[in-house]
Amino acid sequence: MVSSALNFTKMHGLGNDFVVLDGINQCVDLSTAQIRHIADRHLGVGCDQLLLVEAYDGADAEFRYRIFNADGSEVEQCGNGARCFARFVYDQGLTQHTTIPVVTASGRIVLQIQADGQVTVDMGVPVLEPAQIPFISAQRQTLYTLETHTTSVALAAVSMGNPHAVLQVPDVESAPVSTLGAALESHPAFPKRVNVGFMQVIGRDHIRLRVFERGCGETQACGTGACAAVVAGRLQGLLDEQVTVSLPGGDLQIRWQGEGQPVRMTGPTATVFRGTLTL
Ligand SMILES: N[C@H](CCC[C@H](N)C(=O)O)C(=O)O
Repeated sequence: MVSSALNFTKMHGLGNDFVVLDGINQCVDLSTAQIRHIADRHLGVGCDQLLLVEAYDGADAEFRYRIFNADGSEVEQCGNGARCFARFVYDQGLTQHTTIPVVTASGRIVLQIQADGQVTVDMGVPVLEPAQIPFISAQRQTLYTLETHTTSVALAAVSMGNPHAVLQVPDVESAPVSTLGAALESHPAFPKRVNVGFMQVIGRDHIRLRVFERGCGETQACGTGACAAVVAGRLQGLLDEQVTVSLPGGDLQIRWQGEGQPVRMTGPTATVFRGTLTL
């Protein structure tokens, strides 16, 4: 069925912006081309990702949400999107709970709307085995060396449900995010492509981070990228358990107690406007 008119909500998490669609109270059936059109900042609404909220008939969650990058690719996880999902279903009256489990393509996560309006997300246990990231390597290492057409880089590889490469840089402002980020995003060592984080360590409890995201380029913030950067930094002995991650769009609080433990992220959400899409 071709969708004709769809109600949407425009939201963001620290400037990582989303078109959120209620797929429970309206029939949403979008092609990849239609998703790309909606995400286009000149021809459509404009967003980094489109989030589609659906009912889930499992015992341990009442919702699932699907995540599509601006290029139309469907992905496994989105940290800023998870926070906005929680705010959306609560504000829309789709739930009265403030603890909200949700299923995504990478599994079940639990969201907690705090009294101050911030949302805490249990993002699950990071995956470090190369085959599960996926990343092509003979064995797991804390840092890998990867060659591009122009340079050789040291990077960490982490999955938060979605794949991340994390590079340490002396200064995020001068980091080659658009060039090296693009080269690594589609590097053959990452069979499903990869999000590329550029991390500057300020102290054991503070990093600065810029992320060239898979499927949409550099964003103002990346929640799973912030989690992956803290995991990578901690495994290299550079960071403590609780870290403030300063992204261009603002700060996220990330907590990780170490291998086998879940990563917890806390941050804000914003609802900007509501509208009707005509397709
Ligand atoms: N571009 C990501 C999805 C969105 C992640 C990001 N917006 C976040 O907040 O985690 C990927 O292709 O895996």
